[in-house]
Amino acid sequence: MDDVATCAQEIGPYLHTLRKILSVMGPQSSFQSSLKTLLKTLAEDHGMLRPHISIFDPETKHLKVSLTHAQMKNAQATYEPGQGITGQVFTTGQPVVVPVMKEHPAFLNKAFGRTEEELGKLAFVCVPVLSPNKDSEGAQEVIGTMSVDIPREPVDMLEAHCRFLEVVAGMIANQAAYLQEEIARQKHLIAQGLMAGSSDMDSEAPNIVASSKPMRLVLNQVRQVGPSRATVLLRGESGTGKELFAEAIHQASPRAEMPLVKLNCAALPSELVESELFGHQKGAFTGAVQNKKGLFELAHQGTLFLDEIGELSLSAQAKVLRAIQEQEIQRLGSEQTINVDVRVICATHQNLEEQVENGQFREDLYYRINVFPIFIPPLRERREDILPMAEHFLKVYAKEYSKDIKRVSTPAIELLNQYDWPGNVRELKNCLERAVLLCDESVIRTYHLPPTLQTAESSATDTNLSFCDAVAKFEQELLVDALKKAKGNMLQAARDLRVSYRIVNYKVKKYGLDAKKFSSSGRSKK
Ligand SMILES: Nc1ncnc2c1ncn2[C@@H]1O[C@H](COP(=O)(O)OP(=O)(O)OP(=O)(O)O)[C@@H](O)[C@H]1O
Repeated sequence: MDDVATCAQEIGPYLHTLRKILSVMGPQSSFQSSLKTLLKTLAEDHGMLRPHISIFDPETKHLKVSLTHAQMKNAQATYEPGQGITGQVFTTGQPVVVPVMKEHPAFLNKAFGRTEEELGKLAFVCVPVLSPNKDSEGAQEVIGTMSVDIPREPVDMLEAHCRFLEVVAGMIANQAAYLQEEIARQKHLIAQGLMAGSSDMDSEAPNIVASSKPMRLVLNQVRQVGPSRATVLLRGESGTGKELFAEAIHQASPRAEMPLVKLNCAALPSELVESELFGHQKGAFTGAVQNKKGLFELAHQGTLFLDEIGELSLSAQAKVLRAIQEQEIQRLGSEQTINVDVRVICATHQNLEEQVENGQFREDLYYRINVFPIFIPPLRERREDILPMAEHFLKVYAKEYSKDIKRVSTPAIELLNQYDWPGNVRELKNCLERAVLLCDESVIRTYHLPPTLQTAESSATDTNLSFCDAVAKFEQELLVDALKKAKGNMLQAARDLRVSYRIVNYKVKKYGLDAKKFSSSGRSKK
C-alpha cells in the first residue's frame, strides 16, 4: 500500500499536467496557442526552464527553435541533423538526458546563451517529436524535438521527467505537424513579399512609439477595433505608419497567428492586381500557365492589408466589394466559387471622398471599407513624438550597427524639432539610421544630420572643426549616402559619385566603413 501511495504521489503532478494539457487541446483552440499553453504549463507546474519545440524545416534541412516559453539570445540559431543534442535526438529518434550541461561535449548552448554558471547547474532533457509519416501508412517520422532545462537532480529523477516528456511529445504529434506546415507556409509568403516579419512564430508585436495625445488616441482605436472582425481604413500621409498600425491591428486580433498578407495596389499594373488578389485558372489569359491562388485565398482566416486602396481599378473594386461582403471569390477564368474568411484592412493617403465624387471610387465600396476609419496625423502635427521616436530609432540602429551611441545632442534635437518632416516617420527613421552610420562619437550631433535639416548657424555653433576636418566629414557623408543608395556595392557607389573604384575603396578604408553593412540596411523596404 505504501508503494502505491508513493507511486501516486510521484506521478500525481504529471497526471495533473497531462489532464491540463488535454483540456487545452480541444478543437476550440488553435494549434499554436495549445502548444504555447503546454510549454507554459511545463514551466509553471514542473519548474522546467526554457521549454521549447524545435521543428525540422525540410527545405533548409535544419532544425530551428519554433516555439518557446523563454527569452532567446539567438532566435536564428539552427541545428543540422546530428548536430548538438537537438540534432542527435532528431537523427536517432531517441531521447537524451544530459545530467550537467557543462560536462557534455555535444551540448552547444546555441539558442539561449546560458551563462557559465547556469551550464554548471542545469540538466537538459530532449525528446523526439514524432508525426504520422504521410508516405507510409502506420509509420512515424521525427519532425522535431521538445526540450527543457532542469535544475540538476539525481539521474533517476531526470529519467522520470524524460519519460513524462515523451508522453507529452506523443500527445502533440498533430499540433507539431501543423506547426511544421505553418512554418513552411509563412516562409513561402515572406519569400514572395506577401507577408511581413520573420517566420518566427514567436515574434513580438510591432514596436510602436506613441507619446503624443493624437497617437495615444490612435493606439486606443487600434486596441478597440483589433479584436473585432471590422474592416478598418487607415488614413494618413505617406510614412506616417499606416502599415505599422495595420500590423498592430492584426496582432491584436484573434487572427494574429494566421497570415497577414499585404498588397500595395499601386505597385502593380491594374491588369495584374486582379490576378494577384483573386488568383487564376491555368489558361485564363496568356501567361497563366498554371493554377494560382490569389491573396484572398492565401490570407484565409487571417488578414489582408490593401495599401493604396484608392489605386484599385473600378473592376477590381467591384470584386473586392463582393469578396468582403459575400466572403467568396472566383479565380480569374473559373466559375467555381471559393469561400474565404478574410479580414480586410485598407490604407490610403488619397482623398477618397473626392474620388467617389469624381466616379473614380465606388461609393458602396467606400462605405463598406470606411466602417472604422483611423486617421494618423503627419509628424509635424505631433511634434511631441519626434524626440521619443528619434531616441527609439537611435537605440535600434546603434544596436544594429554595433555602435555605442548614447544620446542625441541638444542642438541636434533642436534641429529635429524645427524640421517639417514631409516624409514623416519614415524620413525621421532614415535620418537616424544615417546619423548612426556617420557618428563615431557617443553623441549624435548636428553634423550627423542630413543637410536638409541644417541651418547655417546650427552646424557652425555645434562644431569647431578645422577646414580639413569639415571637408573630411562632408566627404564621409557623401560616401555613406552613396553606399547606402548602392546597397553596399562599391563599384556602383563609385559610378554614382563619378570617381574610380580605387578611390572609393581607399576612402572606405580610411573612414573605417564596412560596405557590407549597407547591403543589409538596403534590404529592408523602408
Ligand atoms: N509610431 C511609430 N513608431 C515606430 N515606428 C514607426 C511609427 N510610425 C511609423 N514607423 C516606422 O516608419 C516607417 C514608415 O511607416 P509605414 O511604412 O507604416 O508608413 P505608411 O504610412 O504605411 O507609408 P506609405 O503610405 O508610404 O506606405 C516604418 O519603418 C515604420 O516602422
